Amino acid sequence: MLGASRRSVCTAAAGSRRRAAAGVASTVSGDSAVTSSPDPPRSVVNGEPGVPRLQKRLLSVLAAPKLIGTDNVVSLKLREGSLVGRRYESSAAAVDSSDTPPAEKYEYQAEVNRLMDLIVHSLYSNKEVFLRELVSNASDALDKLRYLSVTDSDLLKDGPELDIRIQTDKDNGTITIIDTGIGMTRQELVDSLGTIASSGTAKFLKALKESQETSVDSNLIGQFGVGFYSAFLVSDKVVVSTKSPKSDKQYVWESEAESNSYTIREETDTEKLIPRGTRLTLYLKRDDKGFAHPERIQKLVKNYSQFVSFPIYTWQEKGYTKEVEVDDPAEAKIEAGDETKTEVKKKTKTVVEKYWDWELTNETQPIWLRNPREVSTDEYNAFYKNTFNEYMDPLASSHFTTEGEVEFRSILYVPATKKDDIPDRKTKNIRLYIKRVFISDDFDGELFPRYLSFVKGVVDSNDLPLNVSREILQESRVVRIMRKRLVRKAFDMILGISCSENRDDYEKFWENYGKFLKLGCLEDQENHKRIAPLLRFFSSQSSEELISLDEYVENMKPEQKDIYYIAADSLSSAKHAPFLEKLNEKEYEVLFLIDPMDEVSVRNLNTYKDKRFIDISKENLDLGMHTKVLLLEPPFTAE
Ligand SMILES: Nc1ncnc2c1ncn2[C@@H]1O[C@H](COP(=O)(O)OP(=O)(O)OP(=O)(O)O)[C@@H](O)[C@H]1O
Repeated sequence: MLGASRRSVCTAAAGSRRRAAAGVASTVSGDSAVTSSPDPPRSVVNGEPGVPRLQKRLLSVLAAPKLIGTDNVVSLKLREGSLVGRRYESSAAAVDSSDTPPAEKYEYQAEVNRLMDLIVHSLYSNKEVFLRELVSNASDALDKLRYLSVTDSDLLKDGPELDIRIQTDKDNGTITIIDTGIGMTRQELVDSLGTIASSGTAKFLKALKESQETSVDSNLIGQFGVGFYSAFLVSDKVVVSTKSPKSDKQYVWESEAESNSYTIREETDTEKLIPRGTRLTLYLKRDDKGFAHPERIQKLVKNYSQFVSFPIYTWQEKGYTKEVEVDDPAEAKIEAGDETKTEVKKKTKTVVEKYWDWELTNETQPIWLRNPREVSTDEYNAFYKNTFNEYMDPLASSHFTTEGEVEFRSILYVPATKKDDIPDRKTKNIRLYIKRVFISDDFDGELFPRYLSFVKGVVDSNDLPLNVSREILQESRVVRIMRKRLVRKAFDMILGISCSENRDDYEKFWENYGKFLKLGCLEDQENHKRIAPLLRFFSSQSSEELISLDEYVENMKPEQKDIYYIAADSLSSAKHAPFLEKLNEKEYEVLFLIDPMDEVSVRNLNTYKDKRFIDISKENLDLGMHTKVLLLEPPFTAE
């Protein structure tokens, strides 16, 4: 087993430092971007906590909505091409003489039912992830609004604040999460909270089956685009009251954990109207009421949602000190000139006055704008897990700024989780921000080549227009430069893993993403120089441990000119290849290409460090000078 004793040949690119399971600032220049985190909107006015207007409005709507009875089946409605659920209408409403519009009852899509059943009955560990999922939905809704408001400032006219507020009521066992985001129309409620757009559940079920753990981790839930339903991990009932700027009306969606239906009605109680956004109320299960403690929620926000780029306020009990009078009359001195007047000297004591108020609970400056020297590995990892719904720490990360022709900041990650297939579509791995505004995660194909689609990250640029479209991206010179730099940084990061003292790290990487790099040999000639050192193969002298091409070259005999390989369908057939003997005699190492993509890759590379790849099974095998001469002579020429 020669590989184990080989000296690792590693030439890390300048400016790139390795961070195994950690974040490293690979290049840092000019920490010029400055952001200001908003102060909590509260102020103490005249000894009383002052509450701004919008906040007052939000506070006034925290009460639970009333339930309206629903039973009568009316009709089955289909939205264009997709089943959106059965619609029922309220018989109670039909006889109700009040002005309250009827609540309509809908059946969940079958997939949602299966998912709900699973959530309610099978997921017990790590239930606290529900908060992360719901806050992440609130943040997405704010992102959407902020993005749209760039071209339509009217969208903000009902309230400029973009924030998330979480209030707990431990007496009643409720948690309320309010965002001032894009909200949902009635149809969007049906589409979003009654159906699952992708095959989220199927994938989720598959992952559960594959999970070896006896107690299934709820953490899995966020990865399958079904985060909203995690509310039912801890709730008997969930009420979503939401107002989209597209609609004049506010709607209330309501469902119970054990039910296979939900209702939607219009919000008519003026006390409960919100200007814009979504208010989600969780009625906690008996055993989960502990989540309704303000300190617990604060801790969860700090743990899981620290890097949400909108302010998250939690409702906390506070205290301030004030002087109050005490009943302890003491004769004061009689003032000169007024013999008759006595004055009671007022005694005071300091007391703590308690009140409740919103407290900013997260860090609102985006992590990528911070100075990398001040960001800890744990923070990079937490940001990664929060942002990309990952549950394992990344294998490596790189935080960098580029300046000059094009300026942007980025943090890239190499995940530690396995990816099965090379995707043929966009993978939403790169989140593009322009001037801190989240634009889209649908542009990664423009920013990264397909074969690097496993790399995840955020990119924030000041040099692109906020109304950027795919067409603009495709045409843009700025994007071409960004892409080039991002790709280079991604390779530096991967090279960093390959240089790790712990060989296991790269073995893991190779097992997960080796085939992606092989695809790179076919698709990206320009980067052959970067890809080739990252490839790994078994060989005639190392059939148990993979070797790099650098290791091969180092092990070449002085007179050896080429890199030899044999393509076979397994290690054992490679080992027994008839052509091998001759090379073994000369102690020339032969690469075993046992993956169908191996041979295509090396053929595309053609050479490595000026050495040709030679297939030893081909006729006229040239084993260097000596053989060449012999080949010219009749007994050795090909027949
Ligand atoms: N607070 C909210 N404001 C506006 N829309 C929301 C809100 N919460 C959920 N939604 C809508 O409900 C949909 C379903 O949410 P869900 O969390 O199940 O999946 P997702 O957000 O699409 O995927 P993921 O959870 O992986 O981000 C969202 O795509 C969004 O359209």
